[in-house]
Amino acid sequence: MDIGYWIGIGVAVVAAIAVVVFLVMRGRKAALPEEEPAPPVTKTPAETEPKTERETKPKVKPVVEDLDVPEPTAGRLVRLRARLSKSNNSLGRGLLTLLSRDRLDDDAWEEIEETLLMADVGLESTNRIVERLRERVKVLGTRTAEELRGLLSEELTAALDPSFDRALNATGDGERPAVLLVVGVNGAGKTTTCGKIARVLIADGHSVVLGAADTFRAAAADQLETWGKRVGSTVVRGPEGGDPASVAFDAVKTGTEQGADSVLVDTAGRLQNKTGLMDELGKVKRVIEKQGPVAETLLIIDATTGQNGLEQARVFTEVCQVTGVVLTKLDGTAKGGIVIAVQQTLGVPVKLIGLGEGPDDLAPFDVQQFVDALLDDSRSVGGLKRLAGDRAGGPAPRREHEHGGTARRYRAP
Ligand SMILES: Nc1nc2c(ncn2[C@@H]2O[C@H](COP(=O)(O)OP(=O)(O)OP(=O)(O)O)[C@@H](O)[C@H]2O)c(=O)[nH]1
Repeated sequence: MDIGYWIGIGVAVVAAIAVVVFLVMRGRKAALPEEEPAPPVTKTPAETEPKTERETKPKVKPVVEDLDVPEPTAGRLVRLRARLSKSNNSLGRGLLTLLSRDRLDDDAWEEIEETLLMADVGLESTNRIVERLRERVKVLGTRTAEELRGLLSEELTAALDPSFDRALNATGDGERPAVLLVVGVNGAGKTTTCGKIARVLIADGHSVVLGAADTFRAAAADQLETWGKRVGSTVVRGPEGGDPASVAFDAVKTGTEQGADSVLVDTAGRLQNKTGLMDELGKVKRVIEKQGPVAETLLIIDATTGQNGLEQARVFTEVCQVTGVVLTKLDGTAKGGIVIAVQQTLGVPVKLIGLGEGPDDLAPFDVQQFVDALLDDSRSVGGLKRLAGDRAGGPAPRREHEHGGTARRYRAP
């Protein structure tokens, strides 16, 4: 036989073996279970369950989707306005009713003065408001309801000094974050306000680091951590009873490293007459300043403490240069006049007001909206109309506000 015959036989045998091996391998592969993808480093509960069940269950949301979305800050005071007018309507109603008396004699003016004092406006501002109102009412002669409202609105607005810069200095210079130091007496609402401010800043698109320099009350750091978690802010805390200045320093350092826009430093409540505690506050501020200036020192004042709170506040302004006041719990007092007294006594603008315990119950303070809320109680307008309508020669126009903005329009009923 020739060599070609044997080569042909060899090729046929190799081809047959190759076909057999291929078929065997394919059969084995088909018998193996389907290959599972590599498990993730951290498992979510859904991934630990059998595949069929997993497929029917909704996927676990990533943590970032669980974060709160704080309410936009624009129009907040408008939203909270009902609360403000409700808590303050006795002042607005009282003043408007008194002013609309037939005869504004000395007794009537005394009552107006008392109403202002009772609403915590403070002696100096009360005297000024009454003096100016008296003069202007005299010059005016006959008074229509709307004229009286206008006069009162102008005087209250002037007493609140609209020229103050109330913008929060809360965003850094691009290199360093803005540091906001939050101070005040016990229970004024510092920790709550820190959390609320963080939400305000985040709502406006900024990133925030929180520093729990209240090492005195362990619950305060936990409280701040809860606020931080809800909006995704880093919270820097230290050991209980540790040095608050060192926590503040670390918070600013972390904020700088993370490229945050703002660092909010919560401090322990302290009484103004405790020298050691007040010195400690000075130290916190000095230690922060090793890394850069403090952009804002916010003094938290509980509006319900009235004139007492003012005395305490004055000492804080001496220890650390307070740049703005946050007046909390305005929803719980009928004495809205405290805003006037705070600014008059401390010479510092009220920048924010707290109007409830809810996370977004903090609003930028706006003079005109505040005065409007004070005087815009329908009952007071109604009362005024009844009292002064005839003399005024017609009903008073009704004032309306558009929701969600500051635009106002007036229309006759
Ligand atoms: N109604 C109302 N309650 C408020 C407001 N702000 C704070 N609070 C409440 O006031 C209480 C005290 O608030 P905190 O934030 O713990 O006060 P703090 O100043 O940090 O307290 P200390 O650390 O003990 O000095 C809490 O029950 C808050 O919910 C507000 O604007 N309105």
